[in-house]
Amino acid sequence: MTSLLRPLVAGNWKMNGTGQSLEQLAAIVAGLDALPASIDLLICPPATLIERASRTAHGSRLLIGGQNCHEKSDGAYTGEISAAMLGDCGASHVILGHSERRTLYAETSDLVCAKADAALGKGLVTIICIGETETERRAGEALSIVEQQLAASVPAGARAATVVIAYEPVWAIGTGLTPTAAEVAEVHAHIRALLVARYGSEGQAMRILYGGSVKAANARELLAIDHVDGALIGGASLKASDFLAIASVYHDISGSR
Ligand SMILES: O=C(CO)COP(=O)(O)O
Repeated sequence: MTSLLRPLVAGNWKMNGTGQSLEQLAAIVAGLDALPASIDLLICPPATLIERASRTAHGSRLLIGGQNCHEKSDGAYTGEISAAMLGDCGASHVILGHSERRTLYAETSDLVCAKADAALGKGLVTIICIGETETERRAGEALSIVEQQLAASVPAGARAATVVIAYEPVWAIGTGLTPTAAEVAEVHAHIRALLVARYGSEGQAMRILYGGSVKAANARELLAIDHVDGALIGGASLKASDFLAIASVYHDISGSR
């Protein structure tokens, strides 16, 4: 069954941005009225900008999120940020288990799941990232890797309103490479089937984003694929005009899927 869920177009600024970048955020806010009302929009700036970004977005429909949180609620964890702290700064969402964190900071799926529990406990919508490496895809293991990560990273009892899955093939992140439409369709259909098997109607309604080298030039093709319920955008989310151009493809594809 084709999913017709409310799309989420999300930007992950990663470790990019200082106060000056709020000009781009303000330009995104200024461009929201020209976008379809039927989509959700989110920017996840670095933690240092969340509070100012929330103020810039205040009164608009642009949502603000974090890029990570700690699994514990508080304590002696120098340099870390709790879910409650993100919420306190105005974040409504948090990205968890991004492949950069899994690879560079050795985050396991079990840890991602603990972070998701912490975030959900503080009322944050969690975007849980999964995806195979190039070696795994070449070995024909993309579906099984995604299946393992999904099973271990997403908490039992996950609900569609508060959990979003992001499929980000590691080899497509920041490389300009993307899977073919058929490859994206295959993985997203697989994720949907797994979510429905585990969560029933909640799994049917849970959004599955695609991430990895999404640009204005390829957004229409990628976002029109069945069970692609939005995008998680890295580099192209740093410039307001690029981010808005990607989101604007929903003028053409909503209702046609
Ligand atoms: O990692 C990503 C979003 O989380 C994708 O990054 P790029 O869009 O820069 O490939």
